Amino acid sequence: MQQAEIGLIGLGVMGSNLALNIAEKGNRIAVFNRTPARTDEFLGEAGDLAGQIIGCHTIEEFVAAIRPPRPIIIMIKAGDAVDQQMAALMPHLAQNDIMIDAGNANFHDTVARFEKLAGTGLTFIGMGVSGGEEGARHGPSIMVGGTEESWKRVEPVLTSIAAKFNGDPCVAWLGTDGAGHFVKTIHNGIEYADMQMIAEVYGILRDGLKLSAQEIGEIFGQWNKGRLNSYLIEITEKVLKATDPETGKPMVDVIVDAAGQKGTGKWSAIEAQNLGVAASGIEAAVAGRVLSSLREERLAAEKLFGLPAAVEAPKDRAAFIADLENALLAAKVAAYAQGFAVMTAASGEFGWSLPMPTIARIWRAGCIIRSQFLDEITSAFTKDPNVPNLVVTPAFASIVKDTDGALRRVVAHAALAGLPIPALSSALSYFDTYRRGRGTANLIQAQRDFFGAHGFDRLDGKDIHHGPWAGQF
Ligand SMILES: NC(=O)C1=CN([C@@H]2O[C@H](COP(=O)(O)OP(=O)(O)OC[C@H]3O[C@@H](n4cnc5c(N)ncnc54)[C@H](OP(=O)(O)O)[C@@H]3O)[C@@H](O)[C@H]2O)C=CC1
Ligand SMILES: O=C(CO)[C@H](O)[C@H](O)COP(=O)(O)O
Repeated sequence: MQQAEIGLIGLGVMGSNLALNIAEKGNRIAVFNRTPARTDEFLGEAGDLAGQIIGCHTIEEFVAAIRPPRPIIIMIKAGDAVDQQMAALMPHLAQNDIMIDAGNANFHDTVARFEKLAGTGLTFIGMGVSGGEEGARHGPSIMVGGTEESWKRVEPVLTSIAAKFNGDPCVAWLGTDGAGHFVKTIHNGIEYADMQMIAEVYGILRDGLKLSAQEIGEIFGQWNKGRLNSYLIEITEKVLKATDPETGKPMVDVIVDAAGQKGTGKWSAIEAQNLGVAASGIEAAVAGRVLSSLREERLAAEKLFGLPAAVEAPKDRAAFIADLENALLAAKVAAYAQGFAVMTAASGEFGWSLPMPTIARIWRAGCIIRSQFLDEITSAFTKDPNVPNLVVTPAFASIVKDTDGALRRVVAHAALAGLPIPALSSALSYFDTYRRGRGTANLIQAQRDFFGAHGFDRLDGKDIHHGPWAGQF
């Protein structure tokens, strides 16, 4: 039997679609899944592509089915499962075979896997894949970390399966060891912020303006034709307009308001904190999901406190809806600026030289946060790859100036109405803090010096670093 050019382990949602995508692009592929029945089921679903796919029930059979040196994609549950799968695979591999972990790994695990494989003759790639089920099947965005030499070996197949933006493939080598998984993590952190901000605007429209899911869906549909044009806004319209076949009610109205999370948002916030970067939008989104999961506590708290008294609805509803659109755009600028700032800091810290214009470029299609906006970010970073913060680039400074008033009005209205907007309000505070030359941390420095003799610098530069509080505590 003719051997495969590539192998893939894990025929879940992502792996099965990625395997079909790889086969469709003319690559012969061997597949293996921990539960063998799934392999048979998958082959049964593969239709015309089944002829390109070798289904294997044992690891030995799987490895033998691939032509050496073997590129093997591992697309399974992240964490210990990947180490177990690699350990099961390794005794059967030969020099120069490449194991490619394509799941949502924590980049620290990826770095550890590289270290573990050093000197074994085996090669490892940590690769972030975004696009969900549909992206995996028809073209994801792919973020690769590893040696440049290993990237060159897999570049043709990855380029063939990646999404294309105006013909430009959304795949790139981003740096050594954990670079690809780090960038995927921050992609997801931004995704969390984007989704949280969309949900907050939905909340204002539902609980503030008392609009139906269908009506809100119409609004998102309109926004998708404008500057907010993006996959997440597009699916928000579709989700809001869907009906529950069980009850005939809007689908969203029967879904429990407790968001799941698998870790990448939290890791983004942790890494931002570790790197000393303010990523308040991502943090607010993670905290929002945590609070959402406390449903019983929230229901009890609503009984205890009640909801804030209703405030007068905005007099000009159309103008307020236009403000919501601009507020979402302004808050999006803050979240993306924060995500890119985290990557800039990580690039220095971990010695990766992460290419910001390339990252923005490969997020323009295929991935969950794909949007028109990312094309604008690509241009901004291409003009100035070393800019410290996206918000000060001419294009984004102009968006902030245009939309800042709308964000302020929306935050003020929601605050008075008691509508929760942790991410939108964090974006406003981020701008207000970032652009105020004289902040208030002078007081914090004085307090720190008062209670702990931590010292401060003076505006006049004098070499005096403590205040006159001796004996006052
Ligand atoms: N779903 C999505 O939108 C995206 C997911 N990802 C990431 O891709 C990876 C796969 O996700 P997804 O396809 O959604 O997950 P699924 O739950 O659909 O599939 C999980 C796969 O992992 C296998 N698996 C689980 N535990 C083990 C183990 N201990 N040893 C070997 N195989 C194991 C399962 O095999 P079995 O059939 O035997 O249970 C199955 O093939 C994850 O890291 C996920 O975070 C990345 C981007 C998008
Ligand atoms: O990587 C993804 C999208 O880009 C996955 O869908 C991931 O599972 C999303 O994260 P979470 O499950 O925590 O919402």
